[in-house]
Amino acid sequence: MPPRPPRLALIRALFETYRQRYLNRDPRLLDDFSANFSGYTGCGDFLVRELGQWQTITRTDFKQVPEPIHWEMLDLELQDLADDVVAVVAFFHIHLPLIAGFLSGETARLTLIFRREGDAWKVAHSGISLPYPIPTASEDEVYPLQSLAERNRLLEAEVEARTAELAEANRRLAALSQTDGLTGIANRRLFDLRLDEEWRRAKRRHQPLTLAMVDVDDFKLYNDRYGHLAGDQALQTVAQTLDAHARRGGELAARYGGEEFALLLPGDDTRQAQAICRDFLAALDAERIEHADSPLGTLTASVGIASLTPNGSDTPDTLIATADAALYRAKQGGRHRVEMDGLPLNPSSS
Ligand SMILES: Nc1nc2c(ncn2[C@@H]2O[C@H](COP(=O)(O)OP(=O)(O)OP(=O)(O)O)[C@@H](O)[C@H]2O)c(=O)[nH]1
Repeated sequence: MPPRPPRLALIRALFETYRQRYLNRDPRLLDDFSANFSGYTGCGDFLVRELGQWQTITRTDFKQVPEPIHWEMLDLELQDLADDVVAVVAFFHIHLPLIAGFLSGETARLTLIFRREGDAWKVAHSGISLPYPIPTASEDEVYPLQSLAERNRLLEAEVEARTAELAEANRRLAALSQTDGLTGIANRRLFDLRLDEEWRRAKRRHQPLTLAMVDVDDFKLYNDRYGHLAGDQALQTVAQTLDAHARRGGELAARYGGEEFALLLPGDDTRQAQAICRDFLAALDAERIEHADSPLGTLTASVGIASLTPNGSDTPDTLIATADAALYRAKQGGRHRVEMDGLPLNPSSS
């Protein structure tokens, strides 16, 4: 049947009036409805056959969403079904003010069937299909806002839980990336970071920063005699013993590399640092790790201490080099001792 433009233009105008009333929550929405009406709502799974019931549904609709609704028209089609029947089908995005975020991306569909009754065109049927992910509206609803809000709450809780899990995983990863795999104490990476931090803090406060470099004695001989695995275990004991001597805030025991360790002692006075290191050597002696190829018959270590108050030209490397020089002297002096800035401090003489 060829289109009859004037009639279709009229229906189009009637549809537009209906649309505006629906969007603006205008109670005149049902003015042009037929007394012999049928329809179904987007979330109801039943056909309404009475205009009175449809009026109740419309009141619930307006009460549930009193604010204007936004409608983004995608397509509009008129179908001339008979002389006195025209169907209008509209595809659109619907944005409810309360839950715009849920529905913005989906396409809704409204079908209105206009029928001529006497001189007037009336809406004889209305069917709307709404793109809700959960189409279960409770009895007092037209739009399933309660279940959508509940779904949103669950999603938010889920996101929150996932975020917390992720933060915990990141924290564990960060801890792992700063831990030495063999000994479980701080690794070189963390040591470098903390040395840098403490160096800058000491510089700001014009305070000394003390560093002890610790090296296991005759460790090659130990490995050669007892094997690499036993060597690993010995390094673990040395590390734990040293770690137990980093007791105060800011102090850090770290594996510097191989059989060399570092003990960072921020703000320590040198007397205190020497006492801590002597204590460490005594504690390692007490472990009595057999080392038949060492003079004492047990595994020992040597320590070099340096203490610097940072000034303009020094860097953390200066502190490390100074401690290393003291450690070298401890080795040269016979091992199993603490040296500091050229002052030997034998544990046996303290
Ligand atoms: N088992 C084990 N051995 C290691 C590890 N890292 C380094 N070593 C060993 O440590 C030994 C260090 O030897 P040297 O640098 O010659 O020093 P040393 O024998 O301890 O002699 P001094 O330092 O002069 O007392 C080497 O044999 C390395 O293989 C490790 O993770 N596990």
